[in-house]
Amino acid sequence: MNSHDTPASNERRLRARFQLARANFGLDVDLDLPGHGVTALFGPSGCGKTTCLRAMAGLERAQGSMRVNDEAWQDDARGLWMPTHKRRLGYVFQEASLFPHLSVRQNIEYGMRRTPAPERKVALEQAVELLGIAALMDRRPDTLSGGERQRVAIARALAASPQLLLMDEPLAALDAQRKLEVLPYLDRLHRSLDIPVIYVSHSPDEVARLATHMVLMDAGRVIANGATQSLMSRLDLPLAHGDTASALIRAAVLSHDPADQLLTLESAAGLLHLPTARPHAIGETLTLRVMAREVSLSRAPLQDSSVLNSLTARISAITPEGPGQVLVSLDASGVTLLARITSRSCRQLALAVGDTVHAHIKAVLLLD
Ligand SMILES: Nc1ncnc2c1ncn2[C@@H]1O[C@H](COP(=O)(O)OP(=O)(O)OP(=O)(O)O)[C@@H](O)[C@H]1O
Repeated sequence: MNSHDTPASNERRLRARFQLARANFGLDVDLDLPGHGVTALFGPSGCGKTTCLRAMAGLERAQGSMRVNDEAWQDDARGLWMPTHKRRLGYVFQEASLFPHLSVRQNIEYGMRRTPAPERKVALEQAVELLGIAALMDRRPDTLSGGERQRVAIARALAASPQLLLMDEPLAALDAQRKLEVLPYLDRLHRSLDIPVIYVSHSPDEVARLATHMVLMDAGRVIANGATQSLMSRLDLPLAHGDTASALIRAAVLSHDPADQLLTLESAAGLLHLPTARPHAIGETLTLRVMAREVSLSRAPLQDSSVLNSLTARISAITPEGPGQVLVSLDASGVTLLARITSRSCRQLALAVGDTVHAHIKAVLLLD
């Protein structure tokens, strides 16, 4: 259970059951999701993520039901169908679809007017501030960069005070630099607003950074549904494999050494040190990402090493990973870590499930 899945907020749920048949594709999902925070829909191209999102919005007529917290949007068994324009939702597409003849302000005000005044929970100023677009308000969309346009599109969706925000790969059309520009704003959204977000992505980096919960899809079906932290490192699931395989660790800030620009954090697995110039509040909980390729293993503790982070862990599984490599799953006091090492090292160290080893982490990424 992660920090967002607390029992008190478990009462707020999104329920979606959809069945839909196309000539070469069938969607068959039964989803029970948190009614808060960011849930990622993740899976290979063509697995049905967009179809599922469109069915949630009522843009696709799937058979089944859809419920957002205490409001039913679709229930075919009861003959209930709420058309898209009546559903209190925001939809953000890959490419921002702003009205070209309206200024940024008018685009956002248009979003706002979709919701009657008494039901507005997000003030225009709040959406503008959250997305950092105050300086753009009088500009026309065609004078904005791709990243700026996308931030305006998100602000417009928010200004309608949606009960659910659906985002379909909102960063896919942006280059790496623009992605980095928009990501922090997305991060701030779910911290500041209590609006559940369903976020379609096939980028493990985005999912790790933004989503506390995720649904893994394949060929129109759900293959796993749970906390991002546990699904990322499950060896039976695709995310734990390939170059982006990683584990997420939650850790609390203990101290920051400004001279060495080093943050010391306490996790269930032990102390971790992280180079960063940015000071953090003592006690703040951060999410760290440890890539499997950055973890090496030894039988004995390392001596005179430059590696800052070494944890003691028990091997819980070893699985072949491509030619000449193995993936080792480790349990460090309840925290899962992954290590990708060569098959030769595995053999030479005679590693086996149940053994206790030292895991040396060469780099730790800060996701917050
Ligand atoms: N309008 C349509 N008519 C017929 N088939 C469609 C239509 N839209 C999508 N499909 C098919 O339905 C399947 C699911 O498509 P969908 O767009 O939901 O997948 P996706 O997981 O979002 O893919 P991607 O990551 O590439 O966007 C695919 O096989 C696709 O070719």
